[in-house]
Amino acid sequence: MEEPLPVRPEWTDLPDLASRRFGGTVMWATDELFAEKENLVNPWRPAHRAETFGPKGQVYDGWETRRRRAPGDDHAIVRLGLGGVVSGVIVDTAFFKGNYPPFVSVAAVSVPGYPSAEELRGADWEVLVDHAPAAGDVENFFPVASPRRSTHVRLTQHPDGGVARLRVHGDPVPDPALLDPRSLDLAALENGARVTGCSNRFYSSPNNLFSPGLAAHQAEGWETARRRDDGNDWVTVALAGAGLVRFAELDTSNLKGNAPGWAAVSGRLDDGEWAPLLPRTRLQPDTRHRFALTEGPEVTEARLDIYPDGGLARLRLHGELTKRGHESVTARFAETTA
Ligand SMILES: NC(=O)NC(NC(N)=O)C(=O)[O-]
Repeated sequence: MEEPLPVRPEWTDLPDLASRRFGGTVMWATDELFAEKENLVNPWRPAHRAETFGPKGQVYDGWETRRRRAPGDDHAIVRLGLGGVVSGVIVDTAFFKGNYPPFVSVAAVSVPGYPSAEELRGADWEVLVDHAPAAGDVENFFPVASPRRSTHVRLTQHPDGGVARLRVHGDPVPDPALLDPRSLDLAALENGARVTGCSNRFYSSPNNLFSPGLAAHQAEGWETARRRDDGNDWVTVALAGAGLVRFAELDTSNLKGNAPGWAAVSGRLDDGEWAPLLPRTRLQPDTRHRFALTEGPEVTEARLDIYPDGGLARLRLHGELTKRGHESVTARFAETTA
């Protein structure tokens, strides 16, 4: 009998706010003698080669502290790449088998501006995961129910050990003071957009479509499995707020043998109907296509259809927030920051 596939909690589909891809960084740790704290936020999966010894011991892909000989615990402070509301954290102890922490805690805080690690150490931390038992060589999933926007998190290993990755999944909440409502990418996660549906996530997450910068290689975009039916693949995204889309960028960079043949973009109106923004258009492989759109209606959500399958590196929908859209962005920040 085949082993059933492990079921991942739904919140793991949300973007990892701590990821280095968004600019997350590990600012400080009590110790990192065996393995560097920076590995905690690497976006790729942890790897391991047994019996690879450096001058300090076995080489691990993660953050590993020495065996404590004094009372206390080890801590690391992470500045999130995107401030947001956290729905769950993964403490991934991949390959840490005899040296994982038996218990972990995660706390979060919201501090405006650019606090130093020293300033953060004295902050008023909200506990998200309290002294929870952790297992070795596995992703430890911890759902979180905090309505507040967080900017930094603190991981504690009780008392010491190694963690390969810390993933902090949630919804980005942008600071409206730092957005220009007259000109922005309405589909960017960092502006508060959110993936609402997707036909196929086989090779990579649709969140990648709406991530900052260019995709360095195929795995940094969204790629679907080969379809063997008559349908087509698609993604829907709730925009940063209600807005007008003026330009679309459909980037097939790095998709050479698997770029879609055609794509279309539509926008959702208040009555729930979909209006075309970009009609079905032929695409070239490995190309940043830019399209100026004809003056369209106010939309709150966008849908990308690709024909028949493949993927895209990025989808950018440049435009402006309407008054209503800007008000909703401002309200969300106020509600989650108060
Ligand atoms: N063999 C080990 O992994 N030992 C330990 N860690 C490293 N990195 O060597 C340890 O005891 O914590």
